[in-house]
Order: sequence, then structure tokens, then C-alpha cells
Amino acid sequence: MTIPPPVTLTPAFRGPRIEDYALIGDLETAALVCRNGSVNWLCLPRFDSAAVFTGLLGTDDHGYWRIGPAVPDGAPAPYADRRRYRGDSLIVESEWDTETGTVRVLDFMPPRDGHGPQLIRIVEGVTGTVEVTSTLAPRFSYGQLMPWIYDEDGRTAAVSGPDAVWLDTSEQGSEKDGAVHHRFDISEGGCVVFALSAESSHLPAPEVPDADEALRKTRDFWTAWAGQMTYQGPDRDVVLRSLVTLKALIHPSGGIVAAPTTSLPEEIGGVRNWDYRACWLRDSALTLATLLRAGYRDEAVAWQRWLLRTIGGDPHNLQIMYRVDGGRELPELELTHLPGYEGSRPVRIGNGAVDQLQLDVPGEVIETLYLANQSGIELCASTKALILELVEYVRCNWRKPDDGIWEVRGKRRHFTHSKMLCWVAVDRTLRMVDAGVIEADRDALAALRDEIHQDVCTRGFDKDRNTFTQSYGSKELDASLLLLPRIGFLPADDPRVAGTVDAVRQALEHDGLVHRYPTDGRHRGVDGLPGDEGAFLLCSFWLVDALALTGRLAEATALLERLKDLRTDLGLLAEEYDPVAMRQLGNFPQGFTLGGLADSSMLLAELSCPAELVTAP
Ligand SMILES: OC[C@H]1O[C@H](O[C@H]2O[C@H](CO)[C@@H](O)[C@H](O)[C@H]2O)[C@H](O)[C@@H](O)[C@@H]1O
Repeated sequence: MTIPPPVTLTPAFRGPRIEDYALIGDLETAALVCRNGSVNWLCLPRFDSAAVFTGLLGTDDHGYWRIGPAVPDGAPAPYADRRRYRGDSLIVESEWDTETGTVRVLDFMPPRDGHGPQLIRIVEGVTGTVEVTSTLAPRFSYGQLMPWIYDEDGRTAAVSGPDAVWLDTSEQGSEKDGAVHHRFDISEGGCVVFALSAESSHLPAPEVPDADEALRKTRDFWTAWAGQMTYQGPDRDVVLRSLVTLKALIHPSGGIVAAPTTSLPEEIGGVRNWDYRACWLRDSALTLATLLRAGYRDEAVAWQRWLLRTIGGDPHNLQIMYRVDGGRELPELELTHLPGYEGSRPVRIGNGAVDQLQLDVPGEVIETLYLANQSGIELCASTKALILELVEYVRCNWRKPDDGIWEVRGKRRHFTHSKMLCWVAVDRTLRMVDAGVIEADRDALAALRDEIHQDVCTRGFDKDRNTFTQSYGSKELDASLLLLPRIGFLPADDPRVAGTVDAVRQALEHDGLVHRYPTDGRHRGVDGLPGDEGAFLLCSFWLVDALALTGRLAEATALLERLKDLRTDLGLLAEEYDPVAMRQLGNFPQGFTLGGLADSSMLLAELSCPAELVTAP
């Protein structure tokens, strides 16, 4: 891999921040809408397809669609004065106050119902009269291709090779420089619809969307889905917004993407830019565990089928991640034509971590299947067989060094967390054997479980400092060790748990924000990568959980409050946070982080509120 030098940015540079983006989606793909009314990210037709709007990782030349108050040529597009999701839905409304009045734009993508992808934008006059412009500049293939644009039967098509998008609106537009322009006045009570539909270019044009019906169906879909949540404790809206965002990452095939974006940087101007539009077994399992805790089951049932299709035939050939459709090929490529978010290059698609050995994965998968079963979901015979195959995989591999939960690109090590999760894999299987759910040789399983436990407690523990360590024999700490009480590897009141939590805090926490492992100073390059990164937000939620479970509820509550303040105005979080620049970093919004937020909120409620207040039947 060749790493280009970072682009030097002028101090005056101020593009949209990650937190300026809103997420909308139709469960098969997703778009990011900037606070200035510009859709700067949309992959069609699927999360992991090429983007038609890639302004997020480049400039307007790489594709965007902006609707908002008109501004003089060359002036920056103003940011909306207010934004919110409508109710519990994924319909976002942005409002601009101008000198002549207030205008609102509703943005949403209706879940597919026999039709292809649609992005609908409804402009509403709120007060006075506002001049509005729409500039649609599609650039297919991640911003590389200028389309052929033409009008047909009152519609506008933009076509490039196999791809096409169709724009429908009542307004009269014009084409210039590969973009479709509209300019019109909207007065109080007025409404203008723009609908973009995608279809393969050789097929007949898609049907003209009925925006009113699409709006109603989209609202009804999300309202019904939100209504299934059984969690009723404090911060209901915080939890629900996190869950709605997780749901937006779940494809109807059952596959779950880690985030809808690629290459939002872990360090501004740095090279730690990865594609998260794939289904990590670990991230998916954690997402489903969160949903199960909040009463959602359908997603776990669909994932069981996805899992069987994806790995059921050959579990020993396990990959740590797959494509949305269960495919195995995720070659890591660099898109050299893109300058990257704020100059953070390279922009990557695919993910080289696909070939790694990460021994925590069977543990996370089995834990989630165990939780699913505990929630009343029946495990089919094939799933039970798969669990036993995964345990066999653990038995064959647990003694090996691996690449670990953080997918470091350096030398393999005996990561303590990986071994602990090997223990989880066997322990949860054993629990299912004891409950009569699975039939297996109990004694053999118990012996394997105890052997792993003994190994971890001997080789992954530093007696002098009373802490588990990142890997066997190392002096380093790792935030994944905060999971100790949550996974039940040791009882929460075991002195080794408190010792580890304190040691991790001392080494990796700054003001409540926790790094995954040390990457600065003398540790530069320990993970095989140049540069540094922000605090990893999921780890801060793990700290909340560890404090709560070890009886430090007041500290846990205070930390959770601090972390909630990091959310955007729409309740979203990226993977990481830069405490110095005070801005979000990394792919956005990330399932890991929002799952952590929901889990910690539900755990604190469970530990501090009467049970009947927390979960409805
Ligand atoms: O830090 C290097 C690695 O970073 C990414 O991995 C992270 O994201 C994954 C998806 O959310 C998550 O499962 C993993 O635990 C994280 O460390 C990237 O995907 C890797 O390619 C990269 O080596």
C-alpha cells in the first residue's frame, strides 16, 4: 500500500464537520445530508455500491444535490437554523430563517416497497416568501463520471454507463455543466416536491414517486418500528434514536453494515481511513444484542438466516467480515481521484482486514445467538450445528496469536480480549447445553472453558500491577479489557476486575474519553499504522458499564451524561472523538458507538430504576 503525504490545509479551511450531517436511508442504502441542504453522500443501489454523490470525500465536483435558500454566485450555502427528525422517524426536517421568510426542507428515503431507491425532498414555505435553488450534480462511480443529462416526458434523466437517476418535479429547470438547476419562490403554505429515483440505465424509467404517499408510508414504517421498543426507562429518546440509526444499517437480507460511509478519517489529514460498508460479524452481533435488549427480535431472526447462508456451509473457513449479500470478496482499493475528507487520504473501498484472524468473533456470534434464544427466539437445527462448529473452531484455534478486536495491522499477538471471548464462546454454549437447547459433550466443553480461563488468568494477568494486560506478557493496557465484568469472565467484585478498570483508566482515559490502546508518543506505529487517532467512543461506553457493574453508579451516570453531550443535534455519533479539536472523527454514524450508548443507558436504568419502569412486556 502506498501512503500519499497528507494534504496541507490552509488555516482558513472550514468545510462541513462530520456532525453537520444528518442520516436518511431506506434500509438498503443511506444518504448524508449536510446542514447546508446538500446531499453529499449516497451510494446506489446498495450501501456498498459506488456513490453518485461523493462531495463528502472531495468537492462539489464529485457530486452533490443541494436544496436551500438562494445565495449569490460563489457565496457559501447557509446552514439551516434548525434541524430535527420528525418524531421517531428517519425523516429529517431542516429550516432556514431568511430576511424574507422561513423555508423548510423535508428529506427522506422511503423503505423500498417493490420500487427502487428514491430520495425525496419536499420544500415547504413556512412564513413569507423565500427564493430557493436546487442544484443536482450527480457524478457516478464515486465522483468520476459526468452523466449524460436529457429530458423525456417531462422528467430529467442523468445517465452514465449502467447507472441512471431520474428527477421528477413540477418546477421548470435547466441544465448547465452537468448539473440540473432550479430556482423558484416558495411562499407560506406552498410546497414543491423533488424526487430522485434510481434504475439501471437499460431498463424503462422508474415510476414517478407519489411523494405524499411515500411520506406517509415512511412515517408509518418508522412509527410502527419504534413502537416495538420495550425499553421504557430514562432517556427513552436517546435510546430510541440510537436504535433507529442501527435499524437504518440493517439490510433486508439480514446483513448489517458497520456504518454507511467509507474513509471518514480517524485523524484529520491522516491515513486511518477505512471502508465500513461491510458486515463485520462482531459489529453485527453487538448491534443485534442491543436490539434484543430493547425488545426487537425480527432483526436477529433475519440475521440467523443471513449467517447460515454466509458461513453455514463451511464455518471453519470463517472470515471476520462479509459483503452485505454474504459475499466474501472485499479487496481493499484506493480511490486516488478523491482528495478525501479535509484532505485525509487515501480514500479506500473494500477492507484489507477481511483476511485477518480475530479470535473474538465466534464468542460475539455465539453470545448473540444465546441472547436471542433467551429472548424466546428458537434456534433452528442448522444454527445449533453452526454453534457447535464455531466452538470446534475455537478449540482448534484459541492457542494461536491473532490480530485482535482492533484489527491492528502489525504483528499477531496473544490478545487477552480475544482469549476471553474464546472463553465466552464455550461458556455460552455450555449454558445452552445445560438448558437443554443444544446437545453436546458437556464435560469436554467444561474442560475447554476452564482451560482457556486458566490460561488467561495466568498469562494475561500482571500480578504486580493487579491488572490484565493487552496481550500475554505485555505491559500495555487495552480498553477491550473493560468488558471483563460485562461478559462475566470474572465476578464484578473480583479485585482483579477493579484493578484492571483502574489501570485502563490511568493509561487510556482522559476526561472520560477512552482510547482503544496507546498510539501516541513512544507507541507510534504499534498497530502497524502511521499517525494517531481520537478517543474510541465505544470504549467510553464500556467504561460506563464497567463502573456501573463494579458499584460506582454515580461515576457511571456522570460519565454517561458527559458522553451524551457529544451527540450531534440529531442524536448521532461517529466512531471517534477528538477531545482537543472537540469534533467527531471516523465513519458516521457508527453502529458500534450508538449501540454502546443505548446499552449503557439501558444498563444504568436497569441498575438504578425499578424493573417495571424499564421494560414493558
Ligand atoms: O485501526 C485499524 C482498523 O480500523 C478499522 O477497524 C475498526 O472498525 C471495525 C468496524 O467497526 C471494528 O470491527 C474494529 O473493531 C475497529 O478496530 C478498520 O476496519 C480496519 O481495516 C483497520 O485495520
